[in-house]
Amino acid sequence: MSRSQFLPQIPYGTKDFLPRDARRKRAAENALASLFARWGYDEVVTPTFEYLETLTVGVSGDLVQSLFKFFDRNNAILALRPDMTTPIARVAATRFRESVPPLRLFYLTNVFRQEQAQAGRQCEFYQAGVELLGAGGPAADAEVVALAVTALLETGLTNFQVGLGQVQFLNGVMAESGLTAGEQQRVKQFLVSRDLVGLGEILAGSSLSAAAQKLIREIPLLHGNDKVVSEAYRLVGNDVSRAALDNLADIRRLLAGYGVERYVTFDLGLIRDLDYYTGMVFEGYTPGLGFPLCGGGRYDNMVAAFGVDCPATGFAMGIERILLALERQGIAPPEAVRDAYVAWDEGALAAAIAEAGRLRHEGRTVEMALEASSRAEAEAARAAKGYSRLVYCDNNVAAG
Ligand SMILES: N[C@@H](Cc1c[nH]c[nH+]1)C(=O)O
Repeated sequence: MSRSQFLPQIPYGTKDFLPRDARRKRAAENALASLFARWGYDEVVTPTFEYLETLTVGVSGDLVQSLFKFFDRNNAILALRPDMTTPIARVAATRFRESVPPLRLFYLTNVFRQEQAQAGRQCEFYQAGVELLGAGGPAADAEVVALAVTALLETGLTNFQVGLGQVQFLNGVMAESGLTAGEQQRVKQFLVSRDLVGLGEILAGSSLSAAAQKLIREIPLLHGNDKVVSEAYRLVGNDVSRAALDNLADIRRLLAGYGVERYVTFDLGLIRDLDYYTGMVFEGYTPGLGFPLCGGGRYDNMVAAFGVDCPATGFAMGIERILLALERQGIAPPEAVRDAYVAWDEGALAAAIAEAGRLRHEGRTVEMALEASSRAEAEAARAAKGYSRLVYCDNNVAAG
């Protein structure tokens, strides 16, 4: 095939970050890394791929279906990490056995899921997130939710809401409902996709009493401020659901101390599409984006699946989704800094190199011409490239 006929493509669900996007991504990531560090979190970097059996510990359902899998030369099955929660649980269980809890870790990295791709939702995508391991109480959950809100603000977004739920609320309702395991699973799927018609149909076809059906149909509507918790308390009689509501009320009280409670609303129908959560769960939304900006929650059984009992909570945000939301909301990306264009007359290249070095040493952003030019040509090049200043070196003077 001749070169002109070859039109290279990139795989489905991947994208190139050209300089403008890469700059915006870098700016967001730098801001988040510095924020996480200010909250006492240390960065970890884990392998891009791991053994399949490691990545499936404590995880089932859709996440496992979406793995990219391949073999090494010994025929061991490997997979690209679909998120960082499992790799960090592995690290915590194997490398930090002796350290004093809690452990606060953060990451900024790419993860991979084979899914239907669309804007803001590629098969390779970037996450910024934290995991807080070794603390089981509401203080840890409140810290993680507050950090998620602060992180969204740090990126420049202001128009967003975080929905806060608790998986044990629904578990309690399900346990006392009398639905079969299969029916419970389908109810959960309809709640994940917020398909109220499908939910109504499965309930109508079940053997549940009218009162029990009504309760489950109302769960997606339990959405709003503090009143929602008292309303839900009246609706459910079982201890598991009530303990979940108490836990949410505790977290919400602590969030007020962080000053972020106005960004947070209760959403008792919130179920994440990852099934390792065991307690509070949350997702952040912004108008005009049909999928969450960030999400997380408590997952107390994952590290135990690696052999060390250790409660844990955390969240991750989708970097591309943040960038898309910023773009759609007209929030200006950082401009590229272009301080000086250094050009030179025949015979003055050495002087130009020295001058560029001096300016760079001062912290200026400098581009060097690679061929000699006249001052007029250099000025035209400076303007075209968007540099604020021309430094023109000739054989007599080294400035301009
Ligand atoms: N790994 C989850 C987010 C999370 C981090 N910790 C707990 N949950 C995700 O990809 O959505």
